Amino acid sequence: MMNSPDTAIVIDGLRVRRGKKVVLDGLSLTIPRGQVIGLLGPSGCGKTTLMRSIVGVQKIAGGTVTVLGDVAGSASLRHRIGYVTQSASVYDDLTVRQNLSYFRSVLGAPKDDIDRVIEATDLGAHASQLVSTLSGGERSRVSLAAALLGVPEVLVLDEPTVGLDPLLRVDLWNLFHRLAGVGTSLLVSSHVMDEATRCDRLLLMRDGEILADETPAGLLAATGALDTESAFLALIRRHPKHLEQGAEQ
Ligand SMILES: Nc1ncnc2c1ncn2[C@@H]1O[C@H](COP(=O)(O)OP(=O)(O)OP(=O)(O)O)[C@@H](O)[C@H]1O
Repeated sequence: MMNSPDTAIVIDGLRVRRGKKVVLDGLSLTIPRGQVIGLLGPSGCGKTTLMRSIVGVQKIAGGTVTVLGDVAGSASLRHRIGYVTQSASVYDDLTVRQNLSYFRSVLGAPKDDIDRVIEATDLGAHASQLVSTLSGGERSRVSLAAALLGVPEVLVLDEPTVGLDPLLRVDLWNLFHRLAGVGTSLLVSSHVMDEATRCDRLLLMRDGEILADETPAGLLAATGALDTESAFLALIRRHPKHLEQGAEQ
């Protein structure tokens, strides 16, 4: 529960209800600084809900979420945390540079930040292109570029590699590690298990629960599995929650 300088995010007993469903029911975890943390789990397990809670845009029913020592959603965190949602959140009728220029002025980030984030996301050749004419992968890189403005200390990225070709995916993972190398803490969700090996640590989630919080190598060692997908299945077999629930009902 302690907030040490090595800790980016501390979650304690987080409970979230969405509609009638309790999506998270007492979830606790700690996310270290300066690492790429993968959040993996099947569709609907609660990854986006957890990310929304960290960013401070999710109404929570209980527990605490502390980011960089402050309560999630605090005004003081606005410039310290970047969030990229699953759907690109940039303006179609503006060029790449115009979009970034708009978000830069909203954030009050330095002017030369625009060139830095264009370069980091390899969008130089598209800077003057209207977003409406970009490919899906280019468009999601514009969202990522916008999230990098102002050099946030924490980056929360919801499935940033969906729909990207393998080369681009490798580029993005390299970028994530470069950012972590200069101290940024990244939480990256994916339901593609083979991306797990690219993370420094993994959070494996199922039905709103964290089944494992491990390094990729530690996870394989703990389960005796040869790949992350098999490790995940082995963990599910050890946590037969659906059977217990069925028995209660
Ligand atoms: N407004 C809502 N009302 C009712 N249920 C909801 C609502 N929003 C989300 N849920 C449910 O909450 C659960 C968790 O959703 P969440 O979006 O966090 O999952 P996810 O792990 O991010 O899934 P995906 O990988 O498909 O994006 C899902 O079962 C979803 O159907």
